[in-house]
Amino acid sequence: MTPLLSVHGITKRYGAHIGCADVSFDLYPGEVMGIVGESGSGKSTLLNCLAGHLPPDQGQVIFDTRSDGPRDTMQMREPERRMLARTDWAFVHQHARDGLRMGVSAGGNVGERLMAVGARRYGNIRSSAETWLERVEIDKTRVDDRPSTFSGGMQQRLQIARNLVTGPRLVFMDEPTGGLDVSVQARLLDMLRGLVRDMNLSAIIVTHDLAVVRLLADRLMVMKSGHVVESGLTDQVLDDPQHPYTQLLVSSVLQV
Ligand SMILES: Nc1ncnc2c1ncn2[C@@H]1O[C@H](COP(=O)(O)OP(=O)(O)OP(=O)(O)O)[C@@H](O)[C@H]1O
Repeated sequence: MTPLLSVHGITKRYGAHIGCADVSFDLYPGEVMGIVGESGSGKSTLLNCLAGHLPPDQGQVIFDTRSDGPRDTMQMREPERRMLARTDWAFVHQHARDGLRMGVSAGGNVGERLMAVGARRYGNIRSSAETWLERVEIDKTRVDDRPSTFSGGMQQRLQIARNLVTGPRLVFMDEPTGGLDVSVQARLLDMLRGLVRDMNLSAIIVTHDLAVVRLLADRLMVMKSGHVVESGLTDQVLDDPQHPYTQLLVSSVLQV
């Protein structure tokens, strides 16, 4: 099987300081990869390099495109990469405000994504938006309300609807449950797990919360000071960590 995403030797420096160093992995269709590590370990730098938000100094990010097969996304022209970001890719930010348009209604937030990929009929766009609101457990009577009138959990679910309505194949998530109350996190995680499974999504999830990867990720990479120190199947890594840093990470959670 061809990997959906093939990452080779991604390195990003900030001056003399290492953001992330020589990261490589393959991600297959329907697979979820978790990236964990303490603050400053390089998770966001790596995610932003993979998603094309930050140019790496070295390395390749090869994506298996629908039309032309595997392509190096760094070599793509900007319009091509923008199209990819609108169609096959999605990016869920930690703060819903960074991923939503706060001055536009909930339905508009979802519908404008459909318009960006060519949908034109108002009736269809509105009914798709309503369907997606219900799918993320937001009452469709809220379709004309602005996200600023929503709770934090609802805003995050709306951001997810906006991202998934176009049927992407790869979703990047940066601390998707960060900053939410524990009970709200649990509900969101449950919903995300259902959507990932139902849509056969591939995803890369950055988090410092091991419970999030335990629930969502098939595989795990542990980062420390910009380097991947351990990787493998999630249960294997968490139940039998080999690297002293992973052992520390796991045990510090167990002590909580
Ligand atoms: N714009 C920048 N300029 C200089 N150094 C940076 C910049 N962004 C990140 N860094 C440094 O690169 C390293 C990796 O940071 P990064 O934000 O990727 O880590 P992280 O694991 O995502 O942390 P957090 O969980 O706090 O977001 C850190 O040492 C950080 O200080």
